[in-house]
Amino acid sequence: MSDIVLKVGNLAAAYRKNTVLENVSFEINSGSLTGIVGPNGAGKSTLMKTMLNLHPSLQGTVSFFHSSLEKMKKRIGYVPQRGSVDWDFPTDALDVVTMGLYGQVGWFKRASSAHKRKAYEALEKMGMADYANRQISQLSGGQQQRVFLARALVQEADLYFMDEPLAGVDAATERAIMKTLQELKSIGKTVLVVHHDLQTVTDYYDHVLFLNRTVIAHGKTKEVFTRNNIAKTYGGDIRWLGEENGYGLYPVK
Ligand SMILES: Nc1ncnc2c1ncn2[C@@H]1O[C@H](COP(=O)(O)OP(=O)(O)OP(=O)(O)O)[C@@H](O)[C@H]1O
Repeated sequence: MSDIVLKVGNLAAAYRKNTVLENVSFEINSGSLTGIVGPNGAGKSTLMKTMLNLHPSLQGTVSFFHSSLEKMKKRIGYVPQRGSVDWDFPTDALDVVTMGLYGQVGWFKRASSAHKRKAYEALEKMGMADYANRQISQLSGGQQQRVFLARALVQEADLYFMDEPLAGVDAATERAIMKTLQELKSIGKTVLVVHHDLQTVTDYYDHVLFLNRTVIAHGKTKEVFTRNNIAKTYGGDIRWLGEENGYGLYPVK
């Protein structure tokens, strides 16, 4: 039986007086790969940040591995939205990945050559070895995303939070990223991903969490990825495209 690695209870969050999440409750089992979907402004990024205490909660509880974030921090990896990062920070790709090892290296200690090697291998895995010494500001968006993934990989966390890792990447990078996430899952890691493209949900994720201010539906993809739940989450019209188009469901913009 799989174990619960993340438990969220009645979580609420706001920006000033504007409540954007309320009564959010769900549990995530180990070894699952979950897509978090919902329309723009549904609170997906805020949910990730609030769970990780990067944004304050108004109320509610979040436990990691039946314990607290504080105690379990080293087992948790977070890949923020690319747009939320200061890419002008003067550092190269290898350093960014090496920073992912600071849980092991310890702040202020110099990374050993073994650590550098590990970081380099992660870059290699993401097809970015040739860019190891390139300033991060001089990488394309997709390349920056790959560097971030490499950083998450060296961290060897057990639970990963990834905020739109596929945003603005080309098809090859999307495949590389999804392959990496599948590999993480296959070795028992748990991964939560904010995802936008409804057409690929059934291919990519074994679980899906529909979010719009609160949890609309959550469970195994084959059980909850239904036309009804999509309509409830996205509102308005949805269009039936036929079985040949992925799951055949698509919200009309
Ligand atoms: N820093 C902020 N200050 C004020 N309001 C914010 C801030 N960040 C987000 N919001 C608001 O909170 C709500 C949820 O935003 P959030 O970014 O979590 O949504 P999302 O589901 O990740 O959206 P998207 O799919 O567009 O990335 C939105 O209404 C947004 O305008």
